[in-house]
Amino acid sequence: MWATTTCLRLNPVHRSEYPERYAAKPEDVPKLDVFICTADPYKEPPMKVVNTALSVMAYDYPADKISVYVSDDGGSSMTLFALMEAAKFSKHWLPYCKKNNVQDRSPEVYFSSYSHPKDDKGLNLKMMYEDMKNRVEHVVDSGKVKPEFITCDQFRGVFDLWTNKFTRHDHPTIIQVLQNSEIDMDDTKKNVMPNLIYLSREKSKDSQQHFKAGALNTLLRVSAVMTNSPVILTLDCDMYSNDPTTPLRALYELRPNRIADKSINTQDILELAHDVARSNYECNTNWGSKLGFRYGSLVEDYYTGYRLHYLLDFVLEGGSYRGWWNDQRMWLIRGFSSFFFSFIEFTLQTLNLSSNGFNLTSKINDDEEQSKRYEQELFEFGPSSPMFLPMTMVAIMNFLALVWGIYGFFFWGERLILELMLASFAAVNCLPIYDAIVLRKDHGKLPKKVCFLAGILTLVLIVSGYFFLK
Ligand SMILES: O=c1ccn([C@@H]2O[C@H](COP(=O)(O)OP(=O)(O)O[C@H]3O[C@H](CO)[C@@H](O)[C@H](O)[C@H]3O)[C@@H](O)[C@H]2O)c(=O)[nH]1
Ligand SMILES: [Mn+2]
Repeated sequence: MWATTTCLRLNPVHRSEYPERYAAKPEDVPKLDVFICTADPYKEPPMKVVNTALSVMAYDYPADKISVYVSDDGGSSMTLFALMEAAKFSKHWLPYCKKNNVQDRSPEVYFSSYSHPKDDKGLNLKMMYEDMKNRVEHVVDSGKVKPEFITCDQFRGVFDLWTNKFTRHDHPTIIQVLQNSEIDMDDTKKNVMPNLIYLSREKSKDSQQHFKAGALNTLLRVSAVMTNSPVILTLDCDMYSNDPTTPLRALYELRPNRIADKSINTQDILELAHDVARSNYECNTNWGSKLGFRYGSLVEDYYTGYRLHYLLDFVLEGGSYRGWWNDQRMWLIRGFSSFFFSFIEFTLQTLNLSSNGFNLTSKINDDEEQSKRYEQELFEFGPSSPMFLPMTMVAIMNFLALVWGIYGFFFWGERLILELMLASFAAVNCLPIYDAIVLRKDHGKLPKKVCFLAGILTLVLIVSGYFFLK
């Protein structure tokens, strides 16, 4: 992994941005399709999806050029309901953001920060947001969308698609245009609104669904039929955008061709969109192998997550010394947790001893203490998981090696300078882990069970090493 990333770092790329070019000629701005994936209304609360969607709908970008597609693999009427509410709220939220040049365009983040304006307009909007949040959370708590909750009559019919036979693993495609830039205006009646489209691809027990990669490929096809924008941005449901200028700034790099507009909500287009969202559409095709997002890996978009690791690189690129150090720590932690386990998983899969499974992570964080720890930049370990075991063992082993090395240095005068330096470097890297084992009392510390097990296993390793290497 280190070797494959090194060549990229030896050849750093510098980019310039010219957002003002497009500001002068908005008609040259290409269309942008944003894909947001969600898969479970309980682990990924619909309000999170709503905030992600609103944050990108409110980009500093010509609204008629943005189309936001939400893919719901949870096939949940509650998520559709939440997005319906989001469409209504956006008509007030977007003009407000643009008028006041709001930085955080996720309303949840904006309204929970201390700095948001407390004037009538701001307070009014906050109340409107809280109202929507209550309605959505009520619907999620009650487990279904009762007719009295639906305020948009035009969309009432779509909820009938959730029949008794409907399950998240077996249901027809649902595509609903919730906002249409051709006809929908904001509350000031001056500005058009971006497209907002809900999609839940067909699921059936007979076809494989390929998790997020499958969802993204369906989104690629459906969006190609409807808006076919030359630029695509994909987001997970919990990745709200915190900078409204991102797409305009990224554009210079992409320099795409413009593509002709067409209507998205016509019968022909919708029929075609349903066809490409069929669960067996990909049978005997190259989708997933040569076309679209590739299947068979749980981290299909891993390569977008490269990080800098060299101190020199980091400092030259304007990073801080502390940032570099934290990165070293993450490197160690990932090496002995996620990379370690994915290596085992990959080996087992290659030998055909296991097939890939996917465990959706929970995005619920209404724990205030946890948010505080996040602010303080403390590592969050939390609930007991075998994932932490190798990492904790390595930390303990290192500590023992350092103690033993210092002991040897003073009492036997052994020349262990190089080894000692290495062990000290590793021990300093492990400081947050020692902290999480011994000192911390909060809920984010390393669970006792993991520490205890790691202690025992390290001891076993040392004792067996003693016998084998003697
Ligand atoms: O059947 C599925 C399963 C997941 N998702 C979505 O995929 C995203 C990622 O799922 P999550 O549980 O949050 O996975 P993470 O462990 O956070 O993400 C890792 O795995 C993802 C899936 O490969 C990659 O996209 C990420 O970059 C990588 O960090 C979420 O938006 C899900 O809603 C679907 O759309 N359909
Ligand atoms: Mn995630």
